[in-house]
Amino acid sequence: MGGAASKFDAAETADPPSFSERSSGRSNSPEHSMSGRFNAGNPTSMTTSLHEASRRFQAITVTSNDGKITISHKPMSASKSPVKQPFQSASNRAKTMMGEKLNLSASLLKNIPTGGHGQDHKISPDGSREYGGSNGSNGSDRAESPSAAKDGFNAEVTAVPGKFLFVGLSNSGKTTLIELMSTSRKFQVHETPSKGIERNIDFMLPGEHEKVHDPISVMMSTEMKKSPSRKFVVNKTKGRKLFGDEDAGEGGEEKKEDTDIDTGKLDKVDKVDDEEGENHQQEQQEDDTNAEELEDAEERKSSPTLLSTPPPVSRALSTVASAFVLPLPPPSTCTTTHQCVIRGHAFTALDTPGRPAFRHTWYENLSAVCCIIMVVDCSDWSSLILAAEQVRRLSGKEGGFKVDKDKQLAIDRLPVLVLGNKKDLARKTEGIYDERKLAEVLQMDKWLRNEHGRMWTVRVVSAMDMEGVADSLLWGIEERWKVSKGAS
Ligand SMILES: Nc1nc2c(ncn2[C@@H]2O[C@H](COP(=O)(O)OP(=O)(O)OP(=O)(O)O)[C@@H](O)[C@H]2O)c(=O)[nH]1
Repeated sequence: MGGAASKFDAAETADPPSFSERSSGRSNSPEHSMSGRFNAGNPTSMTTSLHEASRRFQAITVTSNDGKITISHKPMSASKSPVKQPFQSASNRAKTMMGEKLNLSASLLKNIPTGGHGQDHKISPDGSREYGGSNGSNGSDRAESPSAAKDGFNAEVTAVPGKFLFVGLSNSGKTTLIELMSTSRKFQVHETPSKGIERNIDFMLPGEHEKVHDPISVMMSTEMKKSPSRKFVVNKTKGRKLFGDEDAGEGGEEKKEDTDIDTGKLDKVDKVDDEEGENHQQEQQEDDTNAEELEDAEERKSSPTLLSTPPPVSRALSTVASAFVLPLPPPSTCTTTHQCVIRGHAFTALDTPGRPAFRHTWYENLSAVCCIIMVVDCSDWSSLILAAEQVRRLSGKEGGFKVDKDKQLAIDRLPVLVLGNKKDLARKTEGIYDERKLAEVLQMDKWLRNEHGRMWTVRVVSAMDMEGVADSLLWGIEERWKVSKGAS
């Protein structure tokens, strides 16, 4: 107990503010937790408010009150762009939790992903954004201060102390998941009107959504409804995944006439496919062309890509994106830290590499985290067998990884959330998308049940469309608070 208690300070043991009550009579057994769910209230409008705030306000003050952070804003002048600063550091968050006032730049909020899509801003002739009119109202349960009418509104985000350790075999989708939740994941959109003046617009991805429907398409179709004749250049500034497979549902026929650059590139890909296997010489040419394509793809990663313009654009964008998102991302080789937000809860995620040579990083971080999130690829049986082995090692039982004895107790109490990722694929590959079955295959109960009452759960999710991700992460956040309370 003592070891665990020292791991969390008083501020960390405060009640999590915005969880709804769990269903009554829920036991502590892992089996129960596997099927247990809870509702996370309705924070959508709050986080959307954050997004709205980020677009309208520059000076942001953060104060804390019982674990809730209140963020107030001063209006930003239309001519000034927000000062770039990194996301609030861990030590600042800790100070915030202790009630200190902090001044943060607009980028804190600017970088919090939400579902807002710039419905209420317009682009001035010189390319800067104009903010005005409403205070971004889009929900009656938004937190508002008395000064809301004058300064806009206050919004709240809960900082979750401690770090969440993401582990799993290579290619399980850890990085994809984290990037989708990450506050620094941002796309820059250069608007290129036919008259030739380039304008820059920054847009956020809606990481708060349960299901992300090709977010850029949604955003761009919103923009294009306002002015159908514009052209856009999308530059992926961070993050690997651009689009989901699904159409954003805007409907209608895809127009071809404005897809000039992209259509050319896609035609090239198609042409290469057609030539495949015809004869040796052709194959050689094909290889060359493929090599060029790969180089092109690399270049496209760093250079702006002209996308089609006519609304509805979702289908055209998805088609173009599917050509660009190939090839596979390189595997990670070191642990990286990310600030993430899920339904108004800001937390730090440690993304560890999954390749065998780098798995020692999991164990190096174990004693410094408050929750373990193991991501497995539930669409791939063979990887699940290997993942089961990693569950055993994580448990520390029967030849598991050795850590200091005094740290072992805290580790034994860490909640373990297993995310069976790639549910979308599992349906097609006859993988496992039944949570109980997945728990059995991974032998969760055998390895993770211990005398310290460690909580664990198995959830099947899809990082690609964010299905189930928010609920699952909130389980981890809630268990994290329970562990810290128990330790105090
Ligand atoms: N179909 C599908 N593919 C996914 C999903 N999540 C991730 N992927 C893909 O899986 C591949 C690997 O994802 P990463 O996030 O790089 O995997 P990782 O676990 O971080 O791998 P390492 O960095 O090597 O440890 C990428 O091509 C992703 O696009 C998902 O939910 N569905």
